[in-house]
Amino acid sequence: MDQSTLARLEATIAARRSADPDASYVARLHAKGLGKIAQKVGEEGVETVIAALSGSADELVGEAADLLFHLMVLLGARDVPLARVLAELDRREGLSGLAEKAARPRD
Ligand SMILES: N=c1c2ncn([C@@H]3O[C@H](COP(=O)(O)OP(=O)(O)OP(=O)(O)O)[C@@H](O)[C@H]3O)c2ncn1[C@@H]1O[C@H](COP(=O)(O)O)[C@@H](O)[C@H]1O
Repeated sequence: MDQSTLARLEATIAARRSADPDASYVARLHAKGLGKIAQKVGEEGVETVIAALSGSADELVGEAADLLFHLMVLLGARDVPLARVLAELDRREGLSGLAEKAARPRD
């Protein structure tokens, strides 16, 4: 998975929001509301933690994929583009670079 995988998934999730709930899991989640979507993110987070602590690497991969997917559904439900999250990570990367620079002894 790279950034384009997440961008494709974001587009698919947006397209499936208004699909038939009988045919689409994303539409089914939306029909149940924001509370249910948020709850799923929490559940998948817990399952990811359990897999990290006591599961195989394959189990951790599966749970991490479930978590990322449900987080993407949650962001979409709040109309927050993935690009905003990526931009925040970029910003923090820049901040950490500045902190490293500031901590470096002057010569
Ligand atoms: N990546 C995923 C994905 N990951 C996990 N899941 C679904 O997430 C659900 C999680 O299972 P759970 O047992 O936790 O949940 P559940 O029992 O179905 O629901 P609850 O009882 O908790 O309400 C399963 O039904 C999985 O199929 C996903 N469903 C869809 N996608 C992507 O979303 C796209 C659109 O999917 P549809 O909306 O179904 O067309 C697909 O093409 C995929 O790319």
